Amino acid sequence: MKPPAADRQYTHGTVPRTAILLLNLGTPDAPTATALRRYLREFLSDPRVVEIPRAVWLPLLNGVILPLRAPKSAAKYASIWRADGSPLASGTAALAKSLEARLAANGHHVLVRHAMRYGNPATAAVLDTLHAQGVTRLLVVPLYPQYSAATTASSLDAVTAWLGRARRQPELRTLRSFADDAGYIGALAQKIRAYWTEHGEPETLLMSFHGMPQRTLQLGDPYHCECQKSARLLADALGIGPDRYKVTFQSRFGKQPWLRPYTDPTLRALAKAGTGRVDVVCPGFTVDCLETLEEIAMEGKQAFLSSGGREYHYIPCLNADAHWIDALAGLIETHLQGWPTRQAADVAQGAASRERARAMGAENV
Ligand SMILES: C=CC1=C(C)c2cc3[nH]c(cc4nc(cc5[nH]c(cc1n2)c(C)c5CCC(=O)O)C(CCC(=O)O)=C4C)c(C)c3C=C
Ligand SMILES: [Fe+2]
Ligand SMILES: [Fe+2]
Repeated sequence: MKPPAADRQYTHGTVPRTAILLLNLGTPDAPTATALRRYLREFLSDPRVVEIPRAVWLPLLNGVILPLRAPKSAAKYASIWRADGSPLASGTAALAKSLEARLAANGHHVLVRHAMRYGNPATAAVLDTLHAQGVTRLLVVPLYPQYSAATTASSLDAVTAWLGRARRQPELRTLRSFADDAGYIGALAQKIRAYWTEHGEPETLLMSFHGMPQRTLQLGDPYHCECQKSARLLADALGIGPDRYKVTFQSRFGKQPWLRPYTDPTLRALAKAGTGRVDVVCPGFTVDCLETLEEIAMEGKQAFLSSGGREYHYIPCLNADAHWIDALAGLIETHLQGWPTRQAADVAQGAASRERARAMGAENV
């Protein structure tokens, strides 16, 4: 495997830099069948995502799933595509920018970048750039509040695959999940309360999380448990009892049973049982994307209203909300402890190191 190009550009005494790398799932480059084929091939070939023996799965994926799914998914993406591209891509970029500004305001001299597990900007390419910029300390922050092997572990696989090629590896820290973090729960509660102040309250709040195959729960994945915990803490923070909220799982893929209850039939059942208004929030997504803007805000609405429901509200994700940026900065600052990220310390350390090297007669400083 090829080492990163910057491995050959070592300069003695380079100021050591710290970077925070936000990782998200990834999205196609365009809402077209060709772009979808490329994106879905990379995504659905990941054995962390589809845990079926390769010899069975890959011919099925390439021969049946991609030709059928790519054009259908492209049409869905086209319905949410914006002037600046995919909402997941622009939203994740905006989050990184706001976070860098917040951490700088808090006195930290750090780079904040984002990368995607599938598609662009690719994790390896962003790590190459950070390496070339002299980053020697790396905090990896997968943007999934609840841990799952399909998302969190797979994102780290991409980072460790890059590390496996590097000669000069950075010091590495990771944030595993933040399902029960008070700042994350508080930011969600604040967002929902503000929404209700403006639009009134629903009879039922539906908390819809991305689904996972039921089998992954039996295999030991903590995802289901972390979703239930986030939901319970969020309900507590909102002061609503079990009669006012429901937890469901969306985006089922394939024929296997997934985590239950499913979002779509629950919305239909609520409407048929006489619930007039339902609000839906997706606490498992930090940035709005196809799964929230199309599947929940559009398809979910259609399911509820066509089954007799009166009013349907989708409450957007945290995206780059100020309360969330503060909370995420706080989480990150906890994980940065012990690293000299305060500007003066880091620059001074670099300068002192260069001085020592010069005194020892080192060239190339
Ligand atoms: C076996 C298939 C899938 C598993 C397991 C899975 C888990 C999973 N996914 C997310 C977050 C997102 N998924 C998104 C899109 C998406 N997911 C799947 C399949 C599985 N996901 C597919 C095929 C797609 C693509 C769209 C489609 O064709 O339906 C997205 C949105 C990306 C975007 O571009 O907007 C996100 C985000 C989580 C959190 C998760 C497990 C916990
Ligand atoms: Fe997904
Ligand atoms: Fe979906």
